[in-house]
Amino acid sequence: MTKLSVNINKIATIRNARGGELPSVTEAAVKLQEFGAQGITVHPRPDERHITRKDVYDLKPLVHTEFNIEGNPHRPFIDLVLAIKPEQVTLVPDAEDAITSNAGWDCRVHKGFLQNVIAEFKAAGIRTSIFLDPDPEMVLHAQETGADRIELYTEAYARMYLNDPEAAVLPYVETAREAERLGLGVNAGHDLSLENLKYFAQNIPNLLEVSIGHALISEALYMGLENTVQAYLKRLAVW
Ligand SMILES: CC(=O)[C@@H](O)[C@H](O)COP(=O)(O)O
Ligand SMILES: NCC(=O)COP(=O)(O)O
Repeated sequence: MTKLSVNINKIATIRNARGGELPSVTEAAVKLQEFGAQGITVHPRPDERHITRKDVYDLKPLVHTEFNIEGNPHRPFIDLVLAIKPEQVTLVPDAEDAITSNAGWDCRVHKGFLQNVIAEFKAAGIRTSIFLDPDPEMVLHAQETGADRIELYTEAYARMYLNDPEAAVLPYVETAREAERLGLGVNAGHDLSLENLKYFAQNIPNLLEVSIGHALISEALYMGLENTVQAYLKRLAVW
């Protein structure tokens, strides 16, 4: 079964447009879990453009499914995650000025750094996942960091899916197979949507979790959060 973790960054984006608490990030997390979400993902960025550090503390007691915190592991992020102790931390090499995450790790170049950071999280009992481009050759280096899982960065898949779904998914299938061979779990995320999710889930072996935010929250503007979560869960029930 592939778990659906809903990324609620965009709820915070709308809230922050006016200050105040509307819409409420915590209420959204509670409702999403009631509606069937099997996890909540947040990506607190250093500029707090959406999710704030306070949000992460406020969410901790309310997330009874799986709490996944994503981010670039600079010291303040590491300390935040160690204080919260979520079920999973996903390490993403995003630049502070990037509009969104735009690349996976080069685990060959950053192996020593990742090994140290991952060892800290592991000592605290937090599962670790690292954001990776679909490149089977990078998987061995990812495994050598000590990570438990990889998260496949699916932006390229989402972009190519409409024109050529088979070609779009192929590098992801190969990367997931290599991860399976090396004993790493496989998550995926970025630009997954109601339109492209089912084909991805059908083709990726042992896909453990998808984290979806931008499209899901956008679709919920038309369909409502409950219908939208249910529609995503149906797309994941592919076997
Ligand atoms: C790690 C990742 O892929 C991202 O999708 C991310 O969590 C989204 O971040 P923004 O909501 O800031 O674009
Ligand atoms: N890890 C990916 C994620 O959490 C959501 O990405 P997106 O659906 O907002 O592109």
